[in-house]
Amino acid sequence: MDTAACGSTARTAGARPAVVLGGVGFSYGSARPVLDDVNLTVPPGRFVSIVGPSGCGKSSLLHLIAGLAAPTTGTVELLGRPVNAQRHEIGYVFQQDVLLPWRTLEQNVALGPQLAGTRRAARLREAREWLARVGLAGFEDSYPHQVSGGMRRRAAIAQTWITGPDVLLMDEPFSAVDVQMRTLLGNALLGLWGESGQTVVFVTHDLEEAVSLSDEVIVLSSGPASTVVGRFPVLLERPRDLLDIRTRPAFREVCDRVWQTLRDEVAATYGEARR
Ligand SMILES: Nc1ncnc2c1ncn2[C@@H]1O[C@H](COP(=O)(O)OP(=O)(O)OP(=O)(O)O)[C@@H](O)[C@H]1O
Repeated sequence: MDTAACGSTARTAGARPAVVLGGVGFSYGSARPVLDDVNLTVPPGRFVSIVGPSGCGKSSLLHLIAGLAAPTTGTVELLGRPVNAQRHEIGYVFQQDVLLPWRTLEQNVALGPQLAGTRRAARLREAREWLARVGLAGFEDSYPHQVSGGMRRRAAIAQTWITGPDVLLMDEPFSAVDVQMRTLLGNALLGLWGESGQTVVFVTHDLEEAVSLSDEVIVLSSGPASTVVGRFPVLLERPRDLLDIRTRPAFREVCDRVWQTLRDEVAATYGEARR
């Protein structure tokens, strides 16, 4: 089964690419370029992960897709238009907790609808539904400091997803939780994604996490002037259960193929001789 088709709904049928980067270069001021000639097309409904050595520019790339930074050269398009024009179509899940400590989980998740002008009763009902979807029913009235890191991550995902973004950008969203919780959060994420048809661009340091979640893994080269050095389709069937997938030979095979490319970039970053 070609997993690329999974997660698709009417939202994606015949639609334009979700993200197109054309010849993108980027630098912070006059510093050496972080990215150079990055070309990348993400079809709608895809789950794509970006991996690469530390400091190669993964987060910078997400910033460009979000319109939080402008490319030095080239173009960034979101759903067929220049990215600056429609930031509301993007959701961004950061590595750090961004829940407001003085609001309950329910109030945190309801924040997006509140800012969009949704009436109180409706937004709280919606927030409760989203909390239930991410396994947090019963914790509506808890404050962020009263729940675990994994639960805060779930709430953060619900907080972002409730606004219905077409493109969800996730920057190492599970890096602060333990490996078992990462697996459970990954399963929860795939469940939401499978229902939604949204496009996900996911940055991670963890190659196995990238392969287990994605339709495609993109490898960025060692910096400076990073570019795309590998694109690896992941044709593992869906739905996937991340508790089981890591032992499958087909999974290991994809991980090995991606690692062949990533390994050289990691070695270059840390100054080792290339094979
Ligand atoms: N605001 C900034 N100003 C100047 N340089 C920056 C800024 N943010 C990041 N950089 C530099 O740009 C390069 C790419 O950083 P970026 O955070 O995009 O990489 P990354 O691949 O996400 O890193 P990591 O894997 O360590 O999270 C790094 O050399 C970093 O030091």
